[in-house]
Parts: sequence; C-alpha cells; structure tokens
Amino acid sequence: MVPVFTPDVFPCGCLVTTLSEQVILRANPYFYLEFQQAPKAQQRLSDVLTPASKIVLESFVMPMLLNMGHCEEIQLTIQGNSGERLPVLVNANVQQGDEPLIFWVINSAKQRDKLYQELVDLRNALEEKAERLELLSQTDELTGLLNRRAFISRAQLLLKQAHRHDQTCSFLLLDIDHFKQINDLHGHACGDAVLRQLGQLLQKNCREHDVLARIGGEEFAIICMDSPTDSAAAFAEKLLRLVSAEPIDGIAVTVSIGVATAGQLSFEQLYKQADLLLYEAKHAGRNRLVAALYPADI
Ligand SMILES: Nc1nc2c(ncn2[C@@H]2O[C@H](COP(=O)(O)OP(=O)(O)OP(=O)(O)O)[C@@H](O)[C@H]2O)c(=O)[nH]1
Repeated sequence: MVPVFTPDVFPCGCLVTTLSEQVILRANPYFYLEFQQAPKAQQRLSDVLTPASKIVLESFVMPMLLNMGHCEEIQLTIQGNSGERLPVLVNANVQQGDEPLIFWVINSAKQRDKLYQELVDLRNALEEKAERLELLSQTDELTGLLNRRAFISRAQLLLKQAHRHDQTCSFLLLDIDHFKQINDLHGHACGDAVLRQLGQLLQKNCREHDVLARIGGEEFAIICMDSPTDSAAAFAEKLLRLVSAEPIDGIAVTVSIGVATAGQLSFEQLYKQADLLLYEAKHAGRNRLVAALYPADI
C-alpha cells in the first residue's frame, strides 16, 4: 500500500510563504520543533533569521528567486528562540498562480558545519605540523642553529641577491682546534656541550642579517652580508678573542677561521676559498684567522 505523504513526515523544515513579503502561510511541525520557532500570525521568513542572513535573503536569495524561480543550497542561519544560531541549507521554488508562492525546504546543517569545522581544525593542525617539520629539517639538533642543508640553500639565495645589488659578502669558516682531543680527554658529552655553547656564543655575536650554521662536526659557517674584508676580519678576530678568553664548560677552546670575501664569487667558489684559508690557518698553528679578498674574475 502506498503511504500517505504529508509534509509532517519529512525530516526537514517545509514552508510555504508568499512571494512578495515571504509571510509564512504553512509550516510543518519539524520546522517549529527543530528550529525552535513558535508559530505567529503574519510571521515572515526573515523574522526567524539572524541579521546577516536577513541581508542574504533580501539581497541574494529573493533576486535569484524572482529571476530564476528557484535556488539551491543557500546557507542561512536561523536564530532560535533563545538566541542560538542554527545553520541551515535552503532550497526553494517559486510557484506562479493567482497568488505566487514560494515553497521552501530547510535542512539542518549542524552536522555539516561541525564536519567543516573539524576539517578546518585538521587542516590547521597539519599545517602547524608541516611548519614544525620544515623547521626541524632545517635545524641542527645539537645547537639549534641552521644545519648544513638549510645554510647552503639560504646562503646561495642571499649571495645571488648580494651580487645583483653589487654588495661584497664574506664567508667565515670556523673550526674548533684539536676537537678530537677534547672528546678523547673529557668525553663525547663534554664535546657536545662545547659545541652547544660555542653555537650560542656565535649566535650572540652575529648580526641580524648574518647567516650562521653548524655545517659539520666541529665546523661552523657564517655569511656576513654586505661586509668587506676589513670588517669581516675584525669580526673574526673578535670571535677568536671571545672563544679563547674564557674556558667553555671548563675546557680551554680555540678556533681557527678562514675568511673569504668576494663581490662576484658563487657560493661554491666562496666556500672553497674559505676552506683553503681555514686550512692555512690550521697549518700556521691554529687559534688564528686567515683572510683574503678575491677579485671578481677568479
Ligand atoms: N662531541 C662531538 N664530537 C663530534 C661531533 N661531530 C664530530 N665530532 C668529533 O670531532 C672530531 C674532529 O676531529 P678532527 O677532524 O681530527 O679535527 P680536530 O681534532 O679538531 O683537529 P683540527 O681541526 O686539525 O684542529 C672527531 O673526533 C669527531 O668525532 C659531535 O656532534 N659531537
């Protein structure tokens, strides 16, 4: 037997309103129960909406209904009796006749909004996680400084920019002297503490635009932007003094530094020159710096 359909049995709000003023002529019980409305004489659809949804109804939904005769999946918000906001999805059809009417189907969108919010929260959490991972992948775990990979990509970019603006940059390659002995005499944990504290000392003394990293076991690198040989060598000299001035974690530490300065060298060329200069400093007795300026056509 075919059941008798009435709007009462459908799990959605069903309304019939006038076209001109959207006065509610008929509404099913679901509409009043689900959306916590009370039937009132001459009640208009806009009376049950939030102020923002009233504007959407007047400026968007009604022009669409008048033009096209129907609208689908419009998001509106009903204001419940106690002021609560109830998100709904609305479909409507205009039926022309002696008195044109609008037939409205109003579906609760609470679950949809909840799901949407959950998706937004999930996306935000994933983005935060991706940012943390990105940061981790650029960081040297022991010192918290940039690692070799991050240093190379950042330094390459900055040097290219510096060349475009005709700036002179310096590359400081700094290596702890006899670090193997420190490990052997005091233990690996002590060696780690020395690396951490040296990293902090370097960070404290670098300028904001310098790029500092731990690029190898006991090797640190600094790119000093817009910095000619004299000032880069003076900076390296200051670092030599600071490191040797006081024991680090109770251990006397010295470093050797190669300082390569150039206006037009690529990152790889500058790195290679700094490495050769560092080797010279080691060879000459350690606890010293060797600096050199390279011509553009090297
Ligand atoms: N504690 C500690 N030691 C490390 C780390 N990475 C590398 N090393 C050690 O650093 C030492 C480097 O030794 P070498 O390359 O011989 O250099 P050095 O003893 O500093 O000698 P010079 O550079 O010639 O003055 C090795 O013993 C490595 O095991 C680290 O993360 N922590």
